[in-house]
Amino acid sequence: MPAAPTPLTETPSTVLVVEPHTAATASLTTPLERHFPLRRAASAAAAEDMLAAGGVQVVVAEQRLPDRSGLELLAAVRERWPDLLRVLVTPNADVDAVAAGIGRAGLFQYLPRPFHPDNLLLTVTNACRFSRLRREHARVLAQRHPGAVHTGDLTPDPWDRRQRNWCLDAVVRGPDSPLEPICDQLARIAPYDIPVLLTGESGTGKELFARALHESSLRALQPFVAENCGALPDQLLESELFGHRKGAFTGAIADHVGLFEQADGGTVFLDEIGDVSAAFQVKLLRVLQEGEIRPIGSEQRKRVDVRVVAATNKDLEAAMLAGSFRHDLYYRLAGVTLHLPPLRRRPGDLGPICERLLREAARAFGTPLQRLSTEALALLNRYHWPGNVRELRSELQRMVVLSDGGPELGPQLLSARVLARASVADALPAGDATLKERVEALEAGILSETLTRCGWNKSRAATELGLSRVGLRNKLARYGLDLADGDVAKPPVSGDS
Ligand SMILES: Nc1ncnc2c1ncn2[C@@H]1O[C@H](COP(=O)(O)OP(=O)(O)OP(=O)(O)O)[C@@H](O)[C@H]1O
Repeated sequence: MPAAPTPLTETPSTVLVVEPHTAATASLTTPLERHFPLRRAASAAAAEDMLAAGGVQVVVAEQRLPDRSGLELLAAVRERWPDLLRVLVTPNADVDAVAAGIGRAGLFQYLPRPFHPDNLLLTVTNACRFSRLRREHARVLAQRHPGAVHTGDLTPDPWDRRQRNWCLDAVVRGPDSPLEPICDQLARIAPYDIPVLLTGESGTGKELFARALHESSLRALQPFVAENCGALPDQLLESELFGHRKGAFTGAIADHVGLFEQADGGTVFLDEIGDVSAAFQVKLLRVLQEGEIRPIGSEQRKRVDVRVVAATNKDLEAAMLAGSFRHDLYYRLAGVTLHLPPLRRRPGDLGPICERLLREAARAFGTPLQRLSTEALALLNRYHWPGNVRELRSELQRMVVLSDGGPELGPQLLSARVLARASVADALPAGDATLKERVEALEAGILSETLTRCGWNKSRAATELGLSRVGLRNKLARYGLDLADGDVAKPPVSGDS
């Protein structure tokens, strides 16, 4: 039997106990009345009247009530007052019947009789704690994003699909996107201080997800700091993360506060974690195990309270097997692992992401908002996006700055790299394509590839291909690859915001 919990000492939650006057079994109020402000109702109707008056945070109901079942009452409570936490007490004989309706009532917990009084106290104490945590979470989010309507809920309730976490709006995705279940999972784990490992190719949005996780958590008002661990030699990385004292090494001309200390109370995002040396893995493991840092050159340890989110585009499990990544560190970092699929595996996301990126580009360049033509979008869809969304942003920025400012961005603005690959993709065995279609696709691929190699100099390309200039131009027009005469593909606009 669990030890009786320490009841909350902060502003206590008010608990409504709903049980018939004639309850033959031990009253639910006895274990609770010394610890919580209680209200009592003897029927479902009386309970609803009392809840309408407000001031209650937790409802504990008996299943057998004179006018309705406890489960029906709690389902109705969920509809009218979704924020209240609901606990149902059932006679053991009713458990099977009740189980089917638990989802509808969105219960925090149900307790079959007989139970130990401490179990009831523990359940209600946890419900009150949860209620307070949820109010605190809503307050933090409202402070962080004034004006936004937050309908998120921390209740781990797999039946409730109506809740939406708007911190994830930054993650653009199409309907039925493979990112959707990942967003669901992220919203669920955000309030708990479990370490998260994000995996996926470069540019798939690992840092974006790490920020959304931070924003959705109770740490949202505290700092989020990010470090690219693969970019620095060990000593510099150690100093960046844990700090150093003046004189600790050549060049340490002043004390430096490390990112773990700067992020105290918040989140540290360790990018490219798969690239850190074996020696640094040991140092990081110690910090994570002990929850303390020791700046280089200091004798003193400092306790820090951070949530660690790590990311990698490497296969860490393979690295563990190969002995290049420590098992114990991996398990410290990968409390929950979220894998972000590459953009080429999410064709439904491409259109919505392009729209968002074009809006961003119009804002950044002060140009009118433009959209992609159907053909341009189709060609973008055929490209394999090794650099994922980062590369897509660069491609679209390039199209915007090369365009004449008209409302539509056509395929002639696509970079040679995208066009070449998109056409070659057509040439790949396509299941039910006819021989003629596949030969044409191959021809388009060869044209693109030659033009790319010749820097889109059509005279040179025509000579190389043994075609006249007119013949080449006709073929390009046929495949939608025609740029204006003499046009030479410019290098892509690089960079990322
Ligand atoms: N689903 C998305 N919706 C909107 N923007 C996105 C999405 N995915 C990625 N991005 C944008 O693409 C860029 C690259 O994303 P991010 O830096 O998060 O990727 P990453 O996986 O951390 O990359 P790396 O491994 O190279 O560090 C960012 O500007 C990010 O905002």
